[in-house]
Amino acid sequence: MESTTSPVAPHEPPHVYTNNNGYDASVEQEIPRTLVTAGVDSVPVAEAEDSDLDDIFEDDNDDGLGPDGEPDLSRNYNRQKPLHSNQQKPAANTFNSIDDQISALSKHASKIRLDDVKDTQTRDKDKSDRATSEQVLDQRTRMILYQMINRGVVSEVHGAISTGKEANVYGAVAFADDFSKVYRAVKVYKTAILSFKDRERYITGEHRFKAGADKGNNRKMVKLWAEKEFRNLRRIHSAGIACPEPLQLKLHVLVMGFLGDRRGWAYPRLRDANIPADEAEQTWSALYIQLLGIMRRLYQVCKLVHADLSEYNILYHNKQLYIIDVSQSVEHDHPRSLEFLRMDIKNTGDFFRKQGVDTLADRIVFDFIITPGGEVEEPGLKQAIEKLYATRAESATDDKTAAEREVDNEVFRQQYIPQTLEQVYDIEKDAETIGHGEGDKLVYRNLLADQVVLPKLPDEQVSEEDQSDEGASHDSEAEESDEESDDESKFSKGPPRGKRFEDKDEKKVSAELKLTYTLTPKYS
Ligand SMILES: Nc1ncnc2c1ncn2[C@@H]1O[C@H](COP(=O)(O)OP(=O)(O)OP(=O)(O)O)[C@@H](O)[C@H]1O
Ligand SMILES: [Mg+2]
Repeated sequence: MESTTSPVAPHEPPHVYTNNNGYDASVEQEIPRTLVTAGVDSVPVAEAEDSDLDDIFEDDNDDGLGPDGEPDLSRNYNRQKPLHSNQQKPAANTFNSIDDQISALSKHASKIRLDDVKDTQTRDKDKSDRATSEQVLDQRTRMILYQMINRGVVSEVHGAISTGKEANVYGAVAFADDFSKVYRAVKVYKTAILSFKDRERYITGEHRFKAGADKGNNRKMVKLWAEKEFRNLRRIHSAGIACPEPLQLKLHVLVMGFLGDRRGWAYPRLRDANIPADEAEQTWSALYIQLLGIMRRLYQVCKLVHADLSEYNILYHNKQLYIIDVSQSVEHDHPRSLEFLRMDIKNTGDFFRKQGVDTLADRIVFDFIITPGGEVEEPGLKQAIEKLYATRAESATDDKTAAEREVDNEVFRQQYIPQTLEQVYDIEKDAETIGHGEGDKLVYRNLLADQVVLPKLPDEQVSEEDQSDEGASHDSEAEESDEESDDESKFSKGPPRGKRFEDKDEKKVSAELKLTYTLTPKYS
C-alpha cells in the first residue's frame, strides 16, 4: 500500500473501525503473540518483574500536577531523566522507607474488593471469571490505589465496571466526613499491553506529546495516555459538556466522577440505552441533534476532536449523552484531526441511521462542526441544526434516495483532506479554483482564512475584529516550544494560530498567497 503521507497518494482510510476497539490500523505489522495475549481479559495484568516502586513513593504528595492543577508533563519528564541516568544506587534507607510505606499502605488491602460488583455491570463476564486484586492488579497499581485510599480520594475500590484491552474501569466509593457516600470511577490503564503502539498516529503531530513520546517505554507511554485523558476531561468538563469530572491522576491511574445512579449503577453505553418504543423516534433524533451540538462544542470550544466517538464511548441517561474515553482525543490542529473527525461523523451517523434517524450528510455535519464563528451553546446549536434540515428540504438533495445519499457520503469519505500546506496536493490548482469563485468545492474550504472562499456576511465583521485582538497576544515563538504547560492557555484563547497570518490588507493578497498562509504548517 502506498503511503498516505505522500501528497500524491490517493486518500485511503488509514485504519478500520472495530466496535469497542476503536481504530485499528488496517495494514499493520504483526504483534508478537506474547504481547497480544497479555492484553486479553482473562490474563492477569500483573507484571511480575515490574516491582519498581520508586516513582510511586517519590514525593508522595506530588500527583504530577502543576500549580494550576494541570498535570505538569515537562516536570515529570525532567524528573525522570536524572532518575534513570543517575547510576548512584539509592541509599539503603530509601528502600527501608519504601518498605515502610508499603507495609503502612497495605493496611488498606481489604478496601480493594474486586469481587464486590453489581452483576449487570460485568457485561461480558460471569462470576467464575473474576479474580482477586492480587491477580488483576499489579503491585504498582495496588500501591497507587492504597495511596489514594489513604488520602481519601476513594475509600473503597469495588469490582470492574468494564474490563477492556487498554484499561479497566472500577467502581469506587468515597465516604465524606458525614459518612455520606459518593461514587467514583477509577480507570486503570494497562501497562503491559501493546495496542498502545497503534496509537502512534494520535501522538505524531500532537504538540502536547512532544516532550514525552517514547515508544520504547510502555510504562511511560501509558502514563502519558492517562495524563492526556485527564487533561482532555478537564477541558471538556470545564466547557460544560457532560462527561466524568476528572478528580485525581497518578501515573496510569485516573479517578473521575462516576456516571451512574445513586445506587451505584453505571449509566449504560448509548449502544445499550433502553429507550421505550413509543418515544423512540423522537428521542433518537433529539439525541442525534444533541450529539452534533456536542461535537461542534468539542471542536470550537475545547479545540478537540474525540477521535474514537461511537455508541461505545457515549453513556446515556435520561435523554442526556455523556462523552467518555477521551485519551486519544486530539487537538484540532493535529495533522490528522479532520480525518478523525470525519470518522467520528461516520461512526456516530451509522449508529443513528440504524436507529432510524434521518441524519444529515456527513459533509454537512463536518462543515457544521468546523465552521468558525456562530453558535457554540444550546439552544442556538439545536436551532442551527434545524436550519440545516430546513435548507436541505429546500434543496434538490432532499429528493435523494437513501442509497444516493450514501453515495454522497462515500464520496466525501474518500476525499483527501489536507490540513497543512505540505499536504495540499496541487496548490496552484486549488488557488485557481478559489480564484474562479469555486472554493466551495474544496473539502477544506471552511478552514481557509475567513471568507476568501466564502462570501463575507456583514455580521461576521465583528467576530473578525474580536479575533484580531486575541491574535495580537498570540504570536510569540514560545508557543512553538516544547512547553507543555501552555496547553490550556492556547485552548482558552480561541482562534487557531493560523489566524495570526491574517492582516488588514488581506483583500489585496492573492488567493494563492492566502491559501499558502492559511495552511502554513504549525508543526515544524
Ligand atoms: N466515569 C464513569 N462512570 C461510569 N462508568 C464509566 C465511567 N468511565 C467509564 N465507564 C465505563 O467503563 C467503560 C470503559 O471506559 P472507557 O471507554 O473510558 O475505557 P476504554 O479506554 O474504552 O477501555 P478499553 O479500550 O480497554 O475497552 C465504559 O464503556 C463505561 O461503561
Ligand atoms: Mg471505550
